[in-house]
Amino acid sequence: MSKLRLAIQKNGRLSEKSLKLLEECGIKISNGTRKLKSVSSNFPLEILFLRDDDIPQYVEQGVADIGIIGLNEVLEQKKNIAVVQKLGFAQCRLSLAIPKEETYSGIQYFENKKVATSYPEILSSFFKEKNINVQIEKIGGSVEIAPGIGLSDGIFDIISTGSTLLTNGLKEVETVLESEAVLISSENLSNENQEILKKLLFRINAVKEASESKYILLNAPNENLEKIINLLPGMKSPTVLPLAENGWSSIHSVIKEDKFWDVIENLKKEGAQGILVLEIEKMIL
Ligand SMILES: Nc1ncnc2c1ncn2[C@@H]1O[C@H](COP(=O)(O)OP(=O)(O)OP(=O)(O)O)[C@@H](O)[C@H]1O
Ligand SMILES: O=P(O)(O)OC[C@H]1O[C@H](OP(=O)(O)OP(=O)(O)O)[C@H](O)[C@@H]1O
Ligand SMILES: [Mg+2]
Repeated sequence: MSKLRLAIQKNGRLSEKSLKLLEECGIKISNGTRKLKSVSSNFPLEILFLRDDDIPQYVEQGVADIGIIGLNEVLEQKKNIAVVQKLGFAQCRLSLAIPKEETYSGIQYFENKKVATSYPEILSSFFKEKNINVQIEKIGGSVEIAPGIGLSDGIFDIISTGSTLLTNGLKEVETVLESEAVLISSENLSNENQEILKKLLFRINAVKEASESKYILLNAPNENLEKIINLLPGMKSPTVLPLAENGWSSIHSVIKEDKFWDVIENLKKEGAQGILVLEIEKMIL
């Protein structure tokens, strides 16, 4: 039977979360510490542990069928591969930053300036589109140090919390790209492997949906039931059960994580009590 080959980062910011995603999908792998290849015992998947920068190339060549990698790397490398699914982790942005004491007047600031980056392709496309002439200095890492040592006027790099910028006396002035981990795929998958990928995507979506939602239980006075139900659309519609105490009902529903605090406030305004919020492990829509 055919096995789908998945390439994930061996060591780095994507490694742990990629393995966790597989685990949440119920896919067991024996991950020997120094092994570069592993096979799942309960899903037709083989895992290759590689350097993340090499993954797009291996997927393009068909050495791996699919891979997990930052969108930033996919866009930088411009390989012939398909992005099949955003994975909701390793969120970061690629931004331009300059020394904090500089006055930033707008994108024209960069005209004839030198910018250091590990992402020259993304950056040159950006400036080309804006019709701005910039000298790009490609460096492999520790980009934030470049202005301080006289290598460049500004930088273009990954930002998440902003603490690396802060410690290096820089300020973010333009965001060019929002990135997160994505699942990429070869454009030439066999029919059998396409079927396995579909099964994997089904599981990934169930895990993703669940992580973006919460299960909520609460007690509501019957006179406000309708208003409270309208605040909780749920998957189909909320479950309503009578409580032992007269005039009260118990409501069960699912809400999106990003709406959570607004909804809770409004529920309380309508007299909801005993609100419980629970994690959901898997969610099939
Ligand atoms: N600070 C961050 N916060 C969130 N995601 C990040 C952050 N830094 C990097 N990433 C994402 O994780 C991916 C892998 O980053 P990681 O630091 O492991 O490797 P790298 O920086 O590409 O390579 P190397 O470690 O060899 O310099 C990046 O391509 C990006 O998508
Ligand atoms: O905004 P922050 O939360 O400070 O994160 C941004 C930093 O994180 C990444 O570096 P990383 O720590 O991965 O080091 P690396 O240079 O070894 O990749 C990135 O290259 C930035 O330097
Ligand atoms: Mg890094």
